[in-house]
Amino acid sequence: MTNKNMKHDNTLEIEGVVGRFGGLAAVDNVSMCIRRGERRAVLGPNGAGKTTLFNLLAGIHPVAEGSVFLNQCDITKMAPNRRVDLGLRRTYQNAKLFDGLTVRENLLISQWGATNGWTSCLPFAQLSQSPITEIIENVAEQVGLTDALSETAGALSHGKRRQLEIGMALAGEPIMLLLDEPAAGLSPAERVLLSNLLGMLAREITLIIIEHDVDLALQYADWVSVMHNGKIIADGSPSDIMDNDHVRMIYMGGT
Ligand SMILES: Nc1ncnc2c1ncn2[C@@H]1O[C@H](COP(=O)(O)OP(=O)(O)OP(=O)(O)O)[C@@H](O)[C@H]1O
Repeated sequence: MTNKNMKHDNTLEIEGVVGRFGGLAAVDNVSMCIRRGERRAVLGPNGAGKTTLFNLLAGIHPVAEGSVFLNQCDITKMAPNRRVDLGLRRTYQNAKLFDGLTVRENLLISQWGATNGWTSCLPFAQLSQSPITEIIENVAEQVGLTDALSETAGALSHGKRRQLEIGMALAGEPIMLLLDEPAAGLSPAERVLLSNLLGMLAREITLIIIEHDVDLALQYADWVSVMHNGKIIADGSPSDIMDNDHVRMIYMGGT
């Protein structure tokens, strides 16, 4: 696919992408078009290739075949930090936080990195003394952590750690967020909070969310892609996916 073929409302175009581990095609000829502002859920059983797909999109794992365009820019071979500069952020199955620092400091570092480049150093005095910026105040409110700004990240509950990780991604003012199982390990109450939080994110931010919890994914997704053995085996609206026999079979343990 050439840039000329890009549809203007697509933030991300993935064309025939393959990601390998030796002889295993963990992501096997995957194509997707994600519209600006879309909430796309990526479902699939363990080992389907979902996290590998995110690693290909974030530049953490090399694309063996195919192309990826972000806002019409070919990012297929681009370094991860340059993708961040273009507004792409991802979260991980296990939240990656600075556990010894406060919530405020974690958000500040993230904002600093996005504004000044990830290879620049944030002076320690600036980290501990700088006033709360408007962005950090807004982000903390968005992710429900205003009252926890002075708490140490390492002491937060699992749910709040998830909220902080999403906050850190938001502090860099992303255009696209890749969220890897944000609801994993959350209590039912924390899930509701997270679901509300995702529902309230600005529509300018495009979301791709890996989810195991089909019900949760179907609540907020505009469109759902289901992966199995590295391939997209179903793609459709939440109701299409709920009615798809192949998807049901996979989730009931079939092949
Ligand atoms: N570092 C690695 N080295 C070799 N094989 C890997 C590696 N990471 C993943 N794989 C394999 O690639 C395939 C896809 O794994 P991946 O983690 O992308 O799946 P997933 O859908 O994210 O699964 P889960 O829901 O369990 O996280 C699996 O067969 C897995 O064993």
